[in-house]
Amino acid sequence: MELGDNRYGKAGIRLVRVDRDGPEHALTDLTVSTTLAGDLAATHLTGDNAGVLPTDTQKNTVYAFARDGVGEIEDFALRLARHFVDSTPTISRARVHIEQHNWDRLGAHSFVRGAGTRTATVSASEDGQWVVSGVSDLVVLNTTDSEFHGFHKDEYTTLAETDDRVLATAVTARWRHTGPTDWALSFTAARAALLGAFAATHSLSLQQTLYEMGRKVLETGETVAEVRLSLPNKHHFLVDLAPFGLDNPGEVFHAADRPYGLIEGAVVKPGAPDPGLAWW
Ligand SMILES: O=c1[nH]c(=O)c2[nH]c(=O)[nH]c2[nH]1
Repeated sequence: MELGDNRYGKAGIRLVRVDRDGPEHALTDLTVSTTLAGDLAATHLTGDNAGVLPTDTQKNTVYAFARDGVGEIEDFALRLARHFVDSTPTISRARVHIEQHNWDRLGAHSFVRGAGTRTATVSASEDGQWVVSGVSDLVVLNTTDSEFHGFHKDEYTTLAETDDRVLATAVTARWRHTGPTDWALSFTAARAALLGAFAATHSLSLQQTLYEMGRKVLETGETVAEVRLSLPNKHHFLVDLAPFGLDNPGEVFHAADRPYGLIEGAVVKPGAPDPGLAWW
């Protein structure tokens, strides 16, 4: 028997920071997950924990580092990942994943939860560091300009072809950078590109929409080399109102939550450098 690939860390560290400088408070609401890997054979094979930085310590580090301010989540993740690799002799790789829950401002000290979650995943090793920015749970819907027909059919196919349907999805998109950039500006541009492409594409398949969304994100920034998208097809089925003597000209839908199609893919810039540990 041999020990295989292994990693460990603290998942789901909930951190809220209030910045009270100035007349308007600022709110940062994060869920942070840390993952470490390296020379951890001893704890697995004999229970010798001398090389194990406890997950509890990892959690404490996140809160302690937040005392100095969080800033952009990419920078916060870089600080943490670098620290774990540089300060723990057994640890050769660290990944810090951050979800930033979106709060829109209501007033000087009042907020309302907004749409979509900004994400950052930083991987660090002794050789370098890799930054992936992203967004999740960005729910979008087109009431028309979506078709799906001409698909392969076999003896189990019952799906009707359509030249007009509702298209809805909850976007998870992650894009890897080749170097540092203005993270906030870059995120705003990428999010706008995703939303703009979803709205503007006359879709013949969610796959086609996915490619357009990815392509538009790549156009937003020099540093963006690759985009990975995961798009659940949130099906909207036209309800048959004929039993009630009613027609239904595309007005009344059953929004089903499962099962759902899941369309996933990557769009890569030509000549993009090797991803290294970006997706580790
Ligand atoms: O855009 C779509 N892509 C598919 O692959 C698919 N499959 C399906 O049943 N409906 C759809 N819609």
